Amino acid sequence: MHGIESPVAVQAAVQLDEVTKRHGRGKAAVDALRGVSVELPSGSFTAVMGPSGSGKSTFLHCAAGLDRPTSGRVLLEGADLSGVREAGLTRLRRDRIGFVFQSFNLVPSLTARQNIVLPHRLARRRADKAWVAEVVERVGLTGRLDHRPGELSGGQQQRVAIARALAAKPAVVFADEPTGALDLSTGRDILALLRATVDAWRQTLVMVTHDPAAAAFADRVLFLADGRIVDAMDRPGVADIADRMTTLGA
Ligand SMILES: Nc1ncnc2c1ncn2[C@@H]1O[C@H](COP(=O)(O)OP(=O)(O)OP(=O)(O)O)[C@@H](O)[C@H]1O
Repeated sequence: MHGIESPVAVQAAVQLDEVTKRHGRGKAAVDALRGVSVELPSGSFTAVMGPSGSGKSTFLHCAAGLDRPTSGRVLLEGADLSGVREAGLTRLRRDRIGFVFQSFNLVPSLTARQNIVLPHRLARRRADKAWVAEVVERVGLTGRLDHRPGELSGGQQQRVAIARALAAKPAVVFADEPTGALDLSTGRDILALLRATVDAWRQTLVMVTHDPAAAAFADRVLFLADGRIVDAMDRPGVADIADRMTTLGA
C-alpha cells in the first residue's frame, strides 16, 4: 500500500532569508536592508515600492546577485547564492537572470537583432532561433530587427531590451523603473507587454517602480520603508497603492 503523496511544494524563483545590507563602514554606514525575508513565486509579477532611500535598488541588487548581502541568504531557484564565487555569480546572472533598465542599456552600434542575441554571443552559445523569433513577435519588433537603437523610438528600444532579457529563458527578469524614461501611453504599452510575458509564459518578474499605476500591473506589491518590508498587497488598485505610498511618506 502506498500512502497519498503530498503535493510537491512550489519552489520560489527567488527567496530572501533575513537579508541585511550595510553600505559603507563606521560612522558612514547605512543599513539599506534590515532583515528582509520574502519569497517570489515562480510565474509571479512582483512590484517593489517605497519612498526614496527605502532600499528598493539595494533589494533588487541583492535579489539579482549583483550585490552580496551583509548577512542572510538569497536563493535563486532553490540554490543559495552566498556560497557561489564571483565567476559563478556572473554565469548565473548571464544564464538565469534577465535585466531591464530605465535607460534601455542597448549597444548603439549593434542592430536590434544583434542586441537581442548579444548575451548568447558573449556566452558563446547558440540562441534558440524559434524561441527568439517567438519573443520578437510577442514584443512587437518584427520588421524592426535591422534598425540600430538610434533609429528606434524609446518604446521600441525598451522592447529590444525586454526581448534581450527574455531570449535566454531566464528564471527571473528584474526591471528597474522600466517605464521611467517613456511617455505615459508608451509606458502603459510596455507594462502590458511585461504583464503578458507573465500571463503567457509564466515568466517571473520583479519590478522596482515609483509609479502606483505601474505597480498595479503586478500580482503583488511589496512596500519597503527604511530597509524593511512593511506591507504587501495582492492585486491592489492604483488608488490603494497611492494611498499606502502617501502613508509611507513618499
Ligand atoms: N553604495 C552605497 N554606499 C553608501 N550608501 C548607499 C549606497 N547605496 C545605497 N546607499 C544608501 O542606502 C539606502 C537605500 O538606498 P537605495 O538606493 O537602495 O534606495 P531606493 O529606495 O532605491 O532609493 P531611490 O528611490 O531614491 O532610488 C539609502 O540611504 C542610500 O543612501
